Amino acid sequence: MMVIGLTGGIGSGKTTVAGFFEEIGIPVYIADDAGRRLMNTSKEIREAVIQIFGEEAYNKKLPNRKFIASKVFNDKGLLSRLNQIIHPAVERDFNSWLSDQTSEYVIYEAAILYETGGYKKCDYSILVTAPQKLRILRLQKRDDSSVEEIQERMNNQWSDEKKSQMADFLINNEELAQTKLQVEHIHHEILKAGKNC
Ligand SMILES: CC(C)(COP(=O)(O)OP(=O)(O)OC[C@H]1O[C@@H](n2cnc3c(N)ncnc32)[C@H](O)[C@@H]1O)[C@@H](O)C(=O)NCCC(=O)NCCS
Ligand SMILES: Nc1ncnc2c1ncn2[C@@H]1O[C@H](COP(=O)(O)OP(=O)(O)OP(=O)(O)O)[C@@H](O)[C@H]1O
Repeated sequence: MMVIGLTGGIGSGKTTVAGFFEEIGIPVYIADDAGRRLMNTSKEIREAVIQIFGEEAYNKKLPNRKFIASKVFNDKGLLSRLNQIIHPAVERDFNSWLSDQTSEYVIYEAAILYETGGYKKCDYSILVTAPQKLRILRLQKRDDSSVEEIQERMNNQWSDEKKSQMADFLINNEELAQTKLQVEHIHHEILKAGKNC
């Protein structure tokens, strides 16, 4: 079964795009959601995170995400240590999920796919882009994040220019109806490519 990586910078609209693939009937795995679930449920992850960030990193048994975010997004060394705890656990969880799927392909949505090398395990990858100003406006509307907090996360992600050189498909997500058409086109291209394998 083909695995199609789906990525994009913060606020680009990758979860929105993933929703369009789901509407077509394609199973979608969202790494951000899995990371969140595993941080909430895994004792090993909780212990490892507390070892790095101290007791304040968890409140009872739930992670203090704002506190952890305030530490990692302006310290690349700490972010890398956190990634090293979460990413292998997400990979195991994804492989177990994948073994239950029966469709022609699945979508693996991850915020950082090229940065981690995760794209190498995908048959193809899709990059969702949108102008940076628009992404910031969307995030301000959706979350209570400040421009500085958004910018810090962007600083820990590769630029669209760099990522677009590695992507097999690009989706420009400005106008939703156009985005949906691009998803439908890529879906047909993926099915064609699968038949030629
Ligand atoms: C630091 C944490 C606790 C902050 O949680 P929070 O709820 O504020 O953010 P959330 O996880 O929903 O991510 C929102 C967005 O932040 C950006 N982001 C998250 N993790 C990273 C990262 N490791 N590198 C760069 N950007 C990131 C992405 O654009 C992502 O879509 C959390 O992001 C985290 O544990 N990150 C490290 C693990 C990771 O990479 N998770 C994502 C994929 S598995
Ligand atoms: N084309 C669009 N037009 C208007 N609003 C949009 C569009 N695409 C996404 N949005 C909105 O912008 C916000 C960010 O989109 P979404 O959550 O899909 O992005 P994301 O890349 O998954 O974000 P994150 O990096 O935080 O996980 C959401 O509130 C979403 O509803």
